Parts: sequence; C-alpha cells; structure tokens
Amino acid sequence: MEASLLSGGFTAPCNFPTQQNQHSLLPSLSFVGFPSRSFFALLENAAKNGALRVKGSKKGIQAVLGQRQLDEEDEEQENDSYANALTCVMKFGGSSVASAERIKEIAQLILSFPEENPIIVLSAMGKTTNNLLLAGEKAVGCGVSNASEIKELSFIKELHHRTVDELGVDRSVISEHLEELEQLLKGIAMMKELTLRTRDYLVSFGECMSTRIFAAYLNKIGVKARQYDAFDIGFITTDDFTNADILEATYPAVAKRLHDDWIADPAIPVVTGFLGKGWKSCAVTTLGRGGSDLSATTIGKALGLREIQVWKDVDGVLTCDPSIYPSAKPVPVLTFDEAAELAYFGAQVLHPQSMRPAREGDIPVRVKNSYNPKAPGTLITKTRDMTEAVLTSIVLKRNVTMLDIVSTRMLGQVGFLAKVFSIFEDLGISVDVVATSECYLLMQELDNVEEELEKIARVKLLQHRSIISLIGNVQRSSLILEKAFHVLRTHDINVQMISQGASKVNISLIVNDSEAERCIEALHQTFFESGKVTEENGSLADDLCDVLVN
Ligand SMILES: Nc1ncnc2c1ncn2[C@@H]1O[C@H](COP(=O)(O)OP(=O)(O)O)[C@@H](O)[C@H]1O
Ligand SMILES: N[C@@H](CC(=O)OP(=O)(O)O)C(=O)O
Repeated sequence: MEASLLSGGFTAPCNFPTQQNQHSLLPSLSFVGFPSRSFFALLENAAKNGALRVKGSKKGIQAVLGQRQLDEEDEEQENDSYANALTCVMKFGGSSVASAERIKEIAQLILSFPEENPIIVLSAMGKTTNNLLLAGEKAVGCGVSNASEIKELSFIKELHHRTVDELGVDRSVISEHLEELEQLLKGIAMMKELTLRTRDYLVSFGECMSTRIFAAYLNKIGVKARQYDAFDIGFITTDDFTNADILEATYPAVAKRLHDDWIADPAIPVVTGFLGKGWKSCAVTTLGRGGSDLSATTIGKALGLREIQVWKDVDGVLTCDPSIYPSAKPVPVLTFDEAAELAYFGAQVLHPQSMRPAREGDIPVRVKNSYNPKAPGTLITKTRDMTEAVLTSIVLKRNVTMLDIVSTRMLGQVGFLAKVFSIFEDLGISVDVVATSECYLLMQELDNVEEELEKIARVKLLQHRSIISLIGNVQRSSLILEKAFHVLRTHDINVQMISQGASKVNISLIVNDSEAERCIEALHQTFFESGKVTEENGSLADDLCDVLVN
C-alpha cells in the first residue's frame, strides 16, 4: 500500500504494510504537523492489525490512536515488563559456594525456579575472607621476598584454580585478580602495615573472584549471566572501613543500573556481596563480617522485589545456635524486629543491619538451606501471629564484662547516667545491656573505663559473664519471666541482671559463663520442647515445668 506520511513537516512517501507484508514495515515513523483524517484512519488500521508500533509523546499517540487503544497498549506493556522483571534476590553465603561441586548445585538450584528472574548475591568462597585477612596480617611481618610464599595465599590460589578447572571455566576469569592480590600482599609487606582501608581492599578479592567464577559458569551452561562489582554499581557507603554503612543514594543508583541493564539485555545479575564504595574516599569498603546479607536486602529494597532469599547451611533461623544446642529447631516465622535483635545479640546467622532495608521496603526475607532446599526455612516479615509462639529463639553472647556502678552520692541526680555514657563514648566502648535503679552496664572492651568511672562512682568489674537473650513477644514478659525464672531456679542458676530491650522483642538475662550452656538447655526445653508455650497454654507449660523439676 502506498501512502503519504507527513514527517518533520514535509510529506514523504513510504510503504505501509498490509497483513501479508508485515515485515516490510519501516521500524518507526515520526510525525509532526496535522495529517488528514484519512491518514489517521490509515495509521489506526495498521496499528490495529499489529503491524505498526506507534512511538511518540502520549499526546501525539493519543491524537492518532485515541485513549482506549493507548490504555490497552500501556496495560499490555506493563504486563510484559512484569512477567519479565527481576523478581527476587538469592544470596548465597560462603558455605554455599565453597567448591566447584557446591557451585554446580547452586546453579541447578537457581534453575529449579524457572518462574524467577533472580539477582544473585554471593559471598567469597568458603573460608576465603578469613584466609585473606590472615595473609594480610602475615604480610605485614614477612618481608617482600616471602610474601608470595604466604600459606594462605597458596590456599586461595589453589582453591580458585581448582574450582575454575573443575567447572570447565577459563582461568582467565580470575587470573588478573590473583596476580593483583599477590602484588597487594607484596605492597603490604613493603609498607609493613595493614590499614583498615587496605584490609577492605584485600578482602574484596574474595567476592570479586567468586562472582566472576559463578557468572562464567552460568554462561558456560547456557544461562546468560552478568557479573557486577557492588562498588561499581552504586553501593555508596560511609567511609568506616571494615564496618561501613549503606547510604541512601545507593538505592536509586543500584536500582537504575540493574534495571536498565536488564531491560537493555536481560542476563542474570551476579553481584558481589559485602562490598561498597566509600562516598568520600571512593575506596572499596566492606559492610562488616557477614555483610552479604545486607547487600542482598539493600538490592531487595532498591528494586522493590517480591522476596529476598538468604541461602545458608542450616534449615533457616533456628531456636538457638546449633553449635551451642544441637537440638535447636527451625523457627517458621519471625518479625523483622525479632530477626534484627537476635542478630544484634550475637546469632551469627544474619548480619545485624541486614533487616533494616527489608523492613523499610517491607520485603519479606526467607532464610533457606542450600544443602536442603526442600526445607521450608524461616519467613521474616513485618508482623507475625503473636499468639502462635511467645518466644521464637534464645541467643547466647559469651564472655562479656559486667560493670556494677554504684553512687549513692549521685544516684538520682540529673546527668549521672549521661556522664557514665560519655565516658563510654570517649573510650569507644559499646554497651549491650543496661539496667538502672542501681546501674549495671555490660560491655565488650574495658581498658581505662574503671579508672574513669571511679572518679564519679564506686565500680565493680564482673568478668566472664554471658548474656542470654530471649527473643519473642515481650508484650508477654510476665509469662516469659515466670517460666524462665521457674526453670532457672529449679536448676539452681542464679540470674545476676535482667533487662528488657526497648525494641520490645528481647529480654536479656545475665549469668556466669560457666552456667550459660546449662541455662540455655533448660530454657530451650521449657520453651521449645515441652509443648509450645503460647499465650493460651501458659498453664500447660507450667505443668510441664513442674514435671521437669520433680
Ligand atoms: N539462631 C541461629 N539459627 C541458625 N544458625 C545459627 C544461629 N545462631 C548461629 N548460627 C550459625 O550461623 C551459621 C549460618 O550463618 P553463616 O555462616 O553466616 O552462613 P553463610 O556464610 O552461608 O551466609 C550456621 O551454620 C550456624 O552455625
Ligand atoms: N565473605 C564475607 C561476607 C559474608 O557475608 O560472608 P558469609 O555470607 O559467608 O557469612 C565474610 O566472610 O564475612
């Protein structure tokens, strides 16, 4: 069909397709000016039979196709992009990518969710981060000529070479990084110092290599993947090396980069966990040990994804650290607050800051076991059915020091606690738990604090104490405390301090280190093994406690 198109203010002849001739369509047509009614009809027909895509400003297109057709098209496009959008984050920790065999399993695991378009976040392989840190420390004192011989460097080289070989991936994907790593260790040996900034750069090699290997392997097996270094795609952090915090600017930057690349050329993004870029220094930063969980939740919030999956080597968040109490069981549901609190009080399973982006974006986090994908895992959301379980987990933090501060002279006087806390601040001491009336403080580092505090109060240092945190619905504190004290009294365990966190999900008890494990065992049996303690069945649990006692 021959037609005239008013384009750019002049009339140009062009071929409009008929249904039989759709593929001879000009790829796009633009128009300005005021074509005739019959010209509109012609365009409308071509668009209707699907042969013509009309591009232009909304107003311009409306002029041609009318509002109804435009709405239909918008809706179709929206549906299209929804169906093809990135859907979730899947974060795999060091144990999940510790060897070629594990990497193959993880690739299959990802492929077993064909309905997902995931963003993959990876930690360094196995114990690589620890080995990098040890290598850095040894380099400080070993002399330049010995730096290449550091045992941990050899472990790292051997592990990564073996892995790429077994996966059938070209060694070139990591060779530059391994060479640079060796140079860096020589540099540290030459300078005889390892600053926090250099330490972060050093450990970044772990995630940079694991993600390159994984992306190369996915591509090799025919799954299109693209590797990203977090510090290159907008993970902007504070300049607190070794413990940097994500800044707000990260969210739009990361979302734009991952989304735009996906739209332009869909490929599974494989992103380094744990790493960022300091906003002032522009140097590589790390988010604190276990920080890949935070990288994952940051991406989840940035892109407003449906779910954040954190794949571990356990069946989810457990009622207790399994290395302390092997009969710990998976917790089916947790709130963001409960998960944050248990991480803060020492449960290694999640990074303490990682719940923040998930909570802000209200994106559910699912903790799963990459060794046992069928296990339901733990779902962490904003709220849970609080009648289901009063307690969700018990956390132990060992070897803390308790400070017993007594000042009759100053007690009740305005500013006394402020003075105490300013001493802690000056000395860089972090306080875990506080109970006042008299004033007890627990902390990790001591040094000069006793000396400073003695200027304003009588101070007693009590070392080798443990914090046992009961995480759950602390609105029901009377029920929890009644059970806890009952069982502890019957086991002859003396609680030295008790504190309820402001978060309303945590009650902390302080006991001697030597009694902590016995205490955990007794509490675990009461709350998780003698029939579930719920709001409704408090009295049933009472009876069971008595059975335990007698
Ligand atoms: N309450 C808990 N629930 C589950 N795991 C816990 C808990 N407390 C401590 N852990 C430890 O956390 C480990 C999993 O976390 P992590 O080592 O960071 O996994 P990954 O490196 O795979 O991300 C478990 O192997 C377990 O030993
Ligand atoms: N590799 C870093 C970051 C991390 O998150 O590791 P993992 O997910 O294995 O705990 C570390 O060991 O701290």
